[in-house]
Amino acid sequence: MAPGVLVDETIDRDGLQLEETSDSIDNVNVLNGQLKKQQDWDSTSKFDAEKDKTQFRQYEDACDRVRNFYKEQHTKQTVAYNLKVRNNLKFQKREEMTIWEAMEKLNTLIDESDPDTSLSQIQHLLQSAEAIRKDGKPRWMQLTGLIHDLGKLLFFYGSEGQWDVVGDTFPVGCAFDERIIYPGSFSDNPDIKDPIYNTKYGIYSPGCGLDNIMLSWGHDEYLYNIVKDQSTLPAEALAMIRYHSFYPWHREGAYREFMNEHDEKMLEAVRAFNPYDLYSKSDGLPEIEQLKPYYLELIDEYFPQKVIRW
Ligand SMILES: O[C@H]1[C@H](O)[C@@H](O)[C@H](O)[C@@H](O)[C@H]1O
Ligand SMILES: [Fe+2]
Ligand SMILES: [Fe+2]
Repeated sequence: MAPGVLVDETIDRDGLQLEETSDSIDNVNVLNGQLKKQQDWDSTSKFDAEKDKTQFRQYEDACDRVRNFYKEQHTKQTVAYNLKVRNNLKFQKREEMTIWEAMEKLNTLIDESDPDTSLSQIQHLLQSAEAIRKDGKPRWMQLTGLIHDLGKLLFFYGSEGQWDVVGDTFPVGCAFDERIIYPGSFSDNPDIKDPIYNTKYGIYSPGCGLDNIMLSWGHDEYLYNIVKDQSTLPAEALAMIRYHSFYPWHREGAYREFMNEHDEKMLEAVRAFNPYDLYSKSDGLPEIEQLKPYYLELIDEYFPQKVIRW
């Protein structure tokens, strides 16, 4: 099903929202008695009408840079590595910077895993945010677009390369699903020889909730933790950040057996966000200086303390 057309069980036959479904600003309208057809982050996006979506994420035709990236990532993302990196982070000295400074710092990184853009990160972030804004989506979602890849700063904070920063994510500690891109490239990952990690549920149990699954370490998980602790963004925004690279789940339908009720709701949000991340890569180049005042104000709205610990 295309993003934005997910069936919402809380919408009745006339398309009116029946009950509160999230703690986002959408519910303010519902509570004020102003019934509306859909949550304002979850209606169709401008990209739904465009036909050239098949040009994106063509990994079979991708260059060696992308293939080599995934071979390395799929070999090195093990349970042991994931435990180690999460533990190390607790003892790391954190740099302090505003969101905008972080965007500028990140600008020197060109993502090796991405077959669809060679633009700088600040341009990608502004393209995503602008596409969300132009579609009339809520302010918190525009900000989510603006910051969603800032976790790539991890590259400057003790990463071992790009393989533990960028690229799609997948769970470790259970069998690698065939719906992950280049599924054959896990052949040298030691976890495939582990008698527990290499089973369907591995160290997890069905319905345990994605919160309890260890996703391969990278920019999503890193930024999620920062934004959760240091912003007032709603749960949907946190999910959009945390799971935006989890394509095997939000696009391919894998790992659904681990979901709980909360994850069902979050999946809708992540899917609503995805087109703005992926398809805005073909939009025109944003005018950085011209857009800056608008976004500085938006950042202040949800990051009250301004200076962020990275
Ligand atoms: O190459 C891209 C890029 O690294 C994105 O930031 C990430 O979110 C995607 O999942 C990945 O495929
Ligand atoms: Fe990303
Ligand atoms: Fe992105």
